[in-house]
Amino acid sequence: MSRKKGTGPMSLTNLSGVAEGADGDILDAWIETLLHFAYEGAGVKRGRRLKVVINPHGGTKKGAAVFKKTVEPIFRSAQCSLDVIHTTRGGHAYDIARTMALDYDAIVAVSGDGLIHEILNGFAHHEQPVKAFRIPLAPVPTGTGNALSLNLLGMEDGFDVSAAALNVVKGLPMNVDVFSLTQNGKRTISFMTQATGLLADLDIGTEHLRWMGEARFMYGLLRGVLQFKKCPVQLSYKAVELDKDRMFDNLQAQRFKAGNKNRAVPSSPPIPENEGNALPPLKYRPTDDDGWTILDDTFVYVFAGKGPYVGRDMMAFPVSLPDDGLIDILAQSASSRSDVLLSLGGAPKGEFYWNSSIHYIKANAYRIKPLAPKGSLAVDGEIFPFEEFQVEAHQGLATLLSPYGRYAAEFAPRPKRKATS
Ligand SMILES: Nc1ncnc2c1ncn2[C@@H]1O[C@H](COP(=O)(O)OP(=O)(O)OP(=O)(O)O)[C@@H](O)[C@H]1O
Repeated sequence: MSRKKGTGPMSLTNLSGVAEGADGDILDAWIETLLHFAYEGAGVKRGRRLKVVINPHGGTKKGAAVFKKTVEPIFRSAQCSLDVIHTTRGGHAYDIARTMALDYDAIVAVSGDGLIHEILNGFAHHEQPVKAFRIPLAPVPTGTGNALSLNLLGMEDGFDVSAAALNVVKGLPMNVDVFSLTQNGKRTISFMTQATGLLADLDIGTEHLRWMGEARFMYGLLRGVLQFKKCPVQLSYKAVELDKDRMFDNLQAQRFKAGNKNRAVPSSPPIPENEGNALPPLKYRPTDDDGWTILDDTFVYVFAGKGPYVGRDMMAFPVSLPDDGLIDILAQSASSRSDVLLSLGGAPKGEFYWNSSIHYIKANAYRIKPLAPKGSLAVDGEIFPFEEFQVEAHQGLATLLSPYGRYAAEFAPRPKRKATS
């Protein structure tokens, strides 16, 4: 078992040595002390009980083999007890999560983001939804889209299945907001993104190019910019923050706080909005307009979500925070092709955030009304009908395992303006 030396708080190392002439009891006591520091000393229970859900068909279809070769040996060495299920069809992970016993220390998804979406929706329909959402969820990235893993582990480790396995063994629970999306009276849990316009076409219009892997998204982006189709929607929201510099300062403050937290004393998770056994009720109705703002502009895309990375090529929501109870909304003005191209140039590091043709809003809720019969909508990467919908955030409802207690992405400050002579 080996893994490149990590820069994070966790790395996998095989240590061996000879204890010459040591008494067996003393050795046992030494081992026990070491394990105590490694686990209880870091606030982690030893030998976690894990529900493992593997999608053998995700990404390049290597999930089952990767689990067996790399992930399972790490879990076994850490004396975790495993209850492993391979999904046999779309929707299987939803059913597993909806009916599962709630006495696991974590649920592990050996998959991409699609299975995470299914599991969280399964929890929402569990007979004890709030308790189900308390079970920490941890991804092992074997899908095409592995944004959640990138957000938890960072760019360097986000696609490293050993790092993800270590997070399962030793990560600490981190509360995270999820969203309710309502459309035609139907409520869906979204944990990652809702996309309309160019960014939805990326997911929907490039399905036949799956063989390209991640390059498919860059191809779709360039194609979309060339076509320069407008996104026929009206965007309205219940805004909390509109100032990009203040959002950046708040991100820095929250990261500083998370960095100074003593991992040995995990903070007690915030009380969810709803202590009872039902999902939190919706706060906003589709007819509410008190305190709502309509953004008067024409867009190329409107993109909203949680978590900085939406893929390796795009840090869409650089100032997103796991449990601020807010949704980050990004809307690209249809000002000019060059503006769109310029802003996408800085997408991997989130630099487009500072571009003035990008609206960036933190809100409690938002609403999209189509202004034309045809268009695209993708929710957590899945195709949805292009019809009116509304989204609101539920603060800290779900739980993830995290090595850092915050998102791992690094986002740079506003670039200094070049002096003009
Ligand atoms: N055994 C199966 N056969 C076919 N599809 C499945 C199976 N198990 C799960 N699925 C479906 O596979 C989809 C993709 O899952 P996953 O999260 O692993 O990867 P992804 O990155 O989201 O997508 P993909 O890798 O397929 O592009 C899910 O929507 C799920 O419904």
